[in-house]
Amino acid sequence: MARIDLQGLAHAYKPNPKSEQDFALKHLDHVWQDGGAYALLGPSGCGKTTLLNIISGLITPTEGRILFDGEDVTALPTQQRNIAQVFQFPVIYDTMTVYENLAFPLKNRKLPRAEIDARVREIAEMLELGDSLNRKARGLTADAKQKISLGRGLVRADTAAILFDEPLTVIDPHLKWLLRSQLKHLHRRFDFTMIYVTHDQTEALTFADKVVVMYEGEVVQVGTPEELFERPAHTFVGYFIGSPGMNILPATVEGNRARVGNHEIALQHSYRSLPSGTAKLEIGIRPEFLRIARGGEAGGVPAALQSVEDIGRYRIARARVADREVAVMCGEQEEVPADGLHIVFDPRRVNVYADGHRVEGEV
Ligand SMILES: Nc1ncnc2c1ncn2[C@@H]1O[C@H](COP(=O)(O)OP(=O)(O)OP(=O)(O)O)[C@@H](O)[C@H]1O
Repeated sequence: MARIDLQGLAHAYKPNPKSEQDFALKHLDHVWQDGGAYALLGPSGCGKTTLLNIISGLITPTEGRILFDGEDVTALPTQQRNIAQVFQFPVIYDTMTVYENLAFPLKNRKLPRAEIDARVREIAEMLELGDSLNRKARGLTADAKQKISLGRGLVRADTAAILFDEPLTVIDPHLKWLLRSQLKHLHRRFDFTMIYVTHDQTEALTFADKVVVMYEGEVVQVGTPEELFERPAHTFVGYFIGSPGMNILPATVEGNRARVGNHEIALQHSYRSLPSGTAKLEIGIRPEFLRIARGGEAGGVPAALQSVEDIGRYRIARARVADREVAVMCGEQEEVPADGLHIVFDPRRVNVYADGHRVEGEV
């Protein structure tokens, strides 16, 4: 498997791009570490497939270079990149048996028959396809077919990386979880470099060690699931990850205080120098880090209760603060007063965002 470097990469579908807005994939530098399990997460149209196709060689980028283990592959076609791909719909030969499907990439490379046999059986065992080796692929279920697609990538020893493009879309919900944990297990055992495209946060967070979040053609954060939750680098990450997503409120900031409408909210750090030319300033805090003030407790922000939803182990109170809806996570037994509600913001958990991007405070 390989380390993949993206250097100054950008892609525009329209000719002669002039401004950053003309790029479907905005300028990007990133390293996919050898053996890393990455998810590429973002909404429809944010540029995930464009980036994946650049890595696989289906698209030549408008700008920048791609290196596999230090070697420039930008001009190489897909066949010469040793990339395995698993798409939404399984790509297999229906008239061949499972064995023949798995052996195909190795036969093409003219490997000795005994080597092919050993490798096919090893991969089939790993994917729990050992009992179906002599069956025609045609009659198999969608998940078994998708396992064959994956197996065809794994069977080759020279695979640089495995790219998955929403591979579980056609799989039954109860089998999705099973396949996903099998993938994770395979990754731990063999250390493949895996890049997994999805718009589903659960899929991304359970599969990946590192999640690359894209929004409007831009990579807005690369981080572990914990980092994305704890410290969203962009308001989009805060909104997209978590359920409900992060509360985002328009604010002004002076020193270590934020002002939302007429209310003052304490911040952990001071923000004396915000990026120049900032058009939009916001604060963000996750519903998990807000709480309802107890009777008589000082320091809460007054809010108007809208609703309380029971979602099993906890409840979500929705309330208006300065004309904006805010979600607060509360315990099952916790009292949520309909009148005189005050919400307490944990200063350590309030993030400040300038034009969507998180600003680091001065310690
Ligand atoms: N062949 C093309 N020609 C012109 N524009 C394109 C082409 N392919 C994609 N785009 C545009 O580039 C942007 C990124 O598209 P892309 O398919 O990479 O996004 P995505 O995140 O993979 O979306 P989805 O999850 O829907 O597949 C979109 O605005 C899309 O309309």
